[in-house]
Amino acid sequence: MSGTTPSSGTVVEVRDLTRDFRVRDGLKVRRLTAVDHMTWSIAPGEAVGYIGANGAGKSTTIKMLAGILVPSAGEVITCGLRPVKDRKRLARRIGVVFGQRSQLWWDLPVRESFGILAAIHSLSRAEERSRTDELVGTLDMGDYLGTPVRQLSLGQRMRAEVAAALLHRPELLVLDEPTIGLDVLSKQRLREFLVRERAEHGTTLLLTTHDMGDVERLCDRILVVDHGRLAYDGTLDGLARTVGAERVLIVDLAEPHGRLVVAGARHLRSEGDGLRQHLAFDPTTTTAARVLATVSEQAEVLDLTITEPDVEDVVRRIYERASTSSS
Ligand SMILES: Nc1ncnc2c1ncn2[C@@H]1O[C@H](COP(=O)(O)OP(=O)(O)OP(=O)(O)O)[C@@H](O)[C@H]1O
Repeated sequence: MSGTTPSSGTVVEVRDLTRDFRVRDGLKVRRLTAVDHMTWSIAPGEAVGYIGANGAGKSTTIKMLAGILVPSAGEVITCGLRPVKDRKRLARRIGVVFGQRSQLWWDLPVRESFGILAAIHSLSRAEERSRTDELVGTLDMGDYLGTPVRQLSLGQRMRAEVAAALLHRPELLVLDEPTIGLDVLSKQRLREFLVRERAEHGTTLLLTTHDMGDVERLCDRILVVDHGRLAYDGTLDGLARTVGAERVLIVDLAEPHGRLVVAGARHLRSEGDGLRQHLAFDPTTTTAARVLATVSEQAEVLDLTITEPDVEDVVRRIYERASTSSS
């Protein structure tokens, strides 16, 4: 296969993808490498979280794979197409939602924006009607279809944005910070919808987010980007293992008890005369059941809770690791 032929079986393929910007630094102009020789690919049907600290290079990558920005070096193939060269054809195959930027017509009712987008995508009347009805139903937008976009709440607008991006049934949906600023209920609604959309239509998802709830609920794979480079590619569990994240077993005991000593676990703290004790353990070397069995030999356990590694903490650790190894 030649170096420019897209591999079959990928929806997005980036190879040595690089993007530089010229930025002013006082009186000088310097080169900033926002995306630095990145190589990865996404298979059909995957749901990938693209995460990283502010300024890591996420939006720049997304813009290149959507054809909005030209790479400085390397290449990107999206849905088998060259995004900048084939931008029009690509627009029929992907849907893009930028949380901060609208693709809807501000002064028009939502319904009319959908009508215009359906015309742009050359949907037939029947296709437009059936897909609009489906999206309006599942996203619960019936009450505000006649409302101008500028009068919508942020939660309502985001649902309309996602519907607009999905009207033409794209095979890839790219979401840049889809839940930013949304309240808990709106986030939950949107996530449930995306899970369903993916299950029913096999849509591939790629999303950038700072909200680890999005990653936990939506993504089966995560790519961590740090200073324009790929710092991790794998599952969330795998990431927790990579950085040695611990689980915590919290036990409520029948009687006050001194500090529990359990092989393979670390006593974190005791509360209420030792009635409640917190024990941290590494899930790759022992199990909650084993830790509990040892506790039960020492005291009567009334209740227990196991906490998963905190995702924010796991991601913070991978950034720290990446910055130590690059310094
Ligand atoms: N048009 C531009 N001109 C100059 N520098 C830019 C431009 N766009 C992005 N950058 C710089 O490139 C780097 C990566 O930016 P990018 O927006 O891709 O990061 P990000 O990971 O999406 O960040 P955030 O989470 O804050 O949105 C940053 O240092 C940013 O300042």
